[in-house]
Amino acid sequence: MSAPQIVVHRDKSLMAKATAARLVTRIVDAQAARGEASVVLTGGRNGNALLAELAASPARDAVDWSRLDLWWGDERFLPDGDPERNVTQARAELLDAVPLDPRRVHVMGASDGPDGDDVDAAAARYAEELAAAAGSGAAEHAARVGGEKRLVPAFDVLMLGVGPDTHVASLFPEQPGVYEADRTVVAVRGAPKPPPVRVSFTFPTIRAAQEVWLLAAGADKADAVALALSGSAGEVQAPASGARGVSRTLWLLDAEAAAKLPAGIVSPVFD
Ligand SMILES: O=C(O)[C@H](O)[C@@H](O)[C@H](O)[C@H](O)COP(=O)(O)O
Repeated sequence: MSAPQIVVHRDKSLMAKATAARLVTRIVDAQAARGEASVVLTGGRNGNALLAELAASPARDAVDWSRLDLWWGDERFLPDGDPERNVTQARAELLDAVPLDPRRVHVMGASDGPDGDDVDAAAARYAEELAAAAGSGAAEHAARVGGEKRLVPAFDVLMLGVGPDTHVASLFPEQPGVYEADRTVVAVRGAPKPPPVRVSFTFPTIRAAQEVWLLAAGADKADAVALALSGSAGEVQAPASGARGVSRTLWLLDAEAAAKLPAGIVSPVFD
């Protein structure tokens, strides 16, 4: 697992633009090396803002969209097309505007999907989809987790928004999901952020990614960022601190979100 690196941007608009540029480069490099790329998207304002910037960027044409697998780290368990679903928002910001292969867009279950309102079955179905994709791809792009029993892709990039309580994906402090060491995807009930019922990656799945990028902007994230990066709380109390990539863990912040970081762990902020 890699140690966190921190990049601080002047404001959240610049952060979204720079992260979109960074993502294009990462996808293009992975496609050049392997012929394809895999990216895990996040819900939340920063995740959506970067997708909007990517849609507006001329550099988006450098990506071979037909050879990109898209996954989600979590999803709100609501009916298909619900405006609160992460996938609905991602489609509106970017996905409907680029020529993706629909078979490579791996949407988490909806509450009116094949499993009905059975969120455990929806989580298990997504775990199967991850295992199938990892099993059919190149062996070096797959990882064994959960005591070596489960297979997941070694995603090129996995992005996570950070909540003001330090949650990532739908892993909330001291809720059952943060303790899960076996399953790759879990059902979440009683989430403190609405809606209460969700589907989420677990830490083992997050930590299978080559690169994990954590996104946080705004003054309301400053305490969470400081807590997660100061080393004073573990992943049960501060889930964002447990999100690490195999080769890189990158915290992408704006100046407001970085404002309470302990002196010495971040270089001076641009002004
Ligand atoms: O379902 C969700 O809401 C997201 O998956 C969640 O984990 C989000 O990324 C963070 O709460 C940060 O959200 P913001 O970027 O909007 O603050």
